[in-house]
Amino acid sequence: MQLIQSQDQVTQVHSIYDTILILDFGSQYSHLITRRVRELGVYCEMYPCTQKIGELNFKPKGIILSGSPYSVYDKDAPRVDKEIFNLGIPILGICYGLQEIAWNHNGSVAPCKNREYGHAMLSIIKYRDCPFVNKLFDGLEDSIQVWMSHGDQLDKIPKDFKVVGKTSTSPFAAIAHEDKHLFGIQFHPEVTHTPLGKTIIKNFVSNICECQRNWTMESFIDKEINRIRQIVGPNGQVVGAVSGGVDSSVAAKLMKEAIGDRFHAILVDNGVMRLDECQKVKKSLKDHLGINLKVVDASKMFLDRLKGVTDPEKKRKIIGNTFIEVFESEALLIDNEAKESHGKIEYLLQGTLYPDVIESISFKGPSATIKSHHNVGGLLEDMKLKLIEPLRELFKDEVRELGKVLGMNEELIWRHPFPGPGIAIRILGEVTPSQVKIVQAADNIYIEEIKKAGLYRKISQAYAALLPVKAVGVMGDKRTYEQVITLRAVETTDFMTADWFHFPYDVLKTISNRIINEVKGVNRVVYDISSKPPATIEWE
Ligand SMILES: Nc1ncnc2c1ncn2[C@@H]1O[C@H](COP(=O)(O)OP(=O)(O)OP(=O)(O)O)[C@@H](O)[C@H]1O
Ligand SMILES: O=c1[nH]c(=O)c2[nH+]cn([C@@H]3O[C@H](COP(=O)(O)O)[C@@H](O)[C@H]3O)c2[nH]1
Ligand SMILES: NC(=O)CC[C@H](N)C(=O)O
Ligand SMILES: [Mg+2]
Repeated sequence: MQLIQSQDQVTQVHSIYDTILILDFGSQYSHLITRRVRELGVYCEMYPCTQKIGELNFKPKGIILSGSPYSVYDKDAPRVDKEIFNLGIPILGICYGLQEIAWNHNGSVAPCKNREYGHAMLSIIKYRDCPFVNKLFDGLEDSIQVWMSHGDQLDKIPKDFKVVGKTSTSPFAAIAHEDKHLFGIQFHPEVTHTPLGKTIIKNFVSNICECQRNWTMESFIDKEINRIRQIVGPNGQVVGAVSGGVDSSVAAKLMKEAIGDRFHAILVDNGVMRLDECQKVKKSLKDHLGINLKVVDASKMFLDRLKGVTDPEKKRKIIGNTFIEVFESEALLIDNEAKESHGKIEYLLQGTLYPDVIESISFKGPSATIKSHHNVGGLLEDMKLKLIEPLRELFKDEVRELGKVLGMNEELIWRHPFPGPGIAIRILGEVTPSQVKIVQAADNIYIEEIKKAGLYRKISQAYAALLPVKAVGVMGDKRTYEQVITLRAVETTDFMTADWFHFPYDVLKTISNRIINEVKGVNRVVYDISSKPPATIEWE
């Protein structure tokens, strides 16, 4: 996967912060490892396990290998680049990661008699003559509770490794190599069910890899503003894709601090925005951030191109490409009007976040991508503007923290996210102007009632979507045959996993009554009770 990003942007972060590299073998918990390391104030990035080490443009201080749905002895098992073992830096393997380390050092891995899923007690073994192998479990009692999820285990320990932990069923539940600084654990320290997992991860990144714990939002702001100034230069100009969402508002605020009026914020009305969204956002950014937002009405162009399209990935690509076209033509307009002292527009600011990137790539390559976020996988291949994405390495809660430190108001910081492809991915099937109107009206009622009930901050994201089916109903003694609105509301911190929200029934009742009564063309309202995974937050 080629990450589209300016070279300066990539290298700079790593020259400032010590970096832990996480190699993803496809475990459902891989991103949690990233979260845990960041929470400790240590910068880290996750790459597919197939990443060639020679092609990395930074030198990590340590590597963590994730778990995997595969078995190391499978014919098509994902394999790590063996070069990692020659870097001379500490490596921690978790579950499959442990098995992969053993496999690469002539250990033996085989199916266990009983698949182990859930709690286990780990007995920690310490060695007087091997101080380094003891470091992973520094400060812990002799026996700790851990969480297991595996069907294979080590049945022979590789040469020169020490057993540093065992459970009643796993004789080699934790292993370590004194000189090579390799560690493997069969359990998952990244999940909350391993209560002292955080200490283990801290021991690894801090005591073993000796990373500095300086990844804080305060330190990020100054460094980011300097970095933007360096990239853009003294005269360069930047157009910004600003939706009014948390991410792009924070990115815009940083950009404004960095280059002042050489930054041009643009909101594209793509015809699939929320009700009256564009005008509300324009006012709010002016009032709260002092940013002059230009609203470009491209709704006809977007809706024309979406005509007849029902495939979700096609919708996303069309929208992503059209966004870029609009930004490029706006950039030309600004260039033509620019003051002489100003340089040309070379850059486009986007509020891309780390989860957008993670979900648009995959350890198996692009074929296994879950969905192409419009701003990552949906970009034009021959785009002329170079991207600046100051938040590309951050998670949502980190961005909110950043917004707080930048003094942004609560309402902006706590807005529910709204995807770039907007209502187009909330109308299942073809997107038409009349369908857009139905969703806008229903969604507006839904959010109004959520706010009235004082639930807006409790819910991480809520929206209404339109299903591509019709149902029979009866209204005023007449048969109706109309469409179905589905309501979604989820609780989550990082939007990578989510639970559906437990609404009080009376709130649902009011919402349903109002939508059926007030929105023409709808005679049924249903509530979506699917968590992520296995569902996703959006329907498409
Ligand atoms: N209508 C739009 N006009 C201009 N840029 C947009 C629009 N919609 C999305 N973008 C760009 O795409 C990026 C990704 O969209 P995304 O919805 O993930 O972020 P956001 O809108 O900034 O924040 P939030 O996740 O809170 O909605 C935005 O940060 C912004 O740069
Ligand atoms: O700007 C965006 N462009 C996109 O293409 C896109 N797809 C999903 N989302 C948002 O991402 C979060 C996770 O959504 P999913 O569980 O549906 O992947 C949720 O907050 C979604 O609203 C998008 N945001
Ligand atoms: N969670 C994991 O990494 C599992 C690894 C391997 N598939 C096993 O069952 O042991
Ligand atoms: Mg948005």
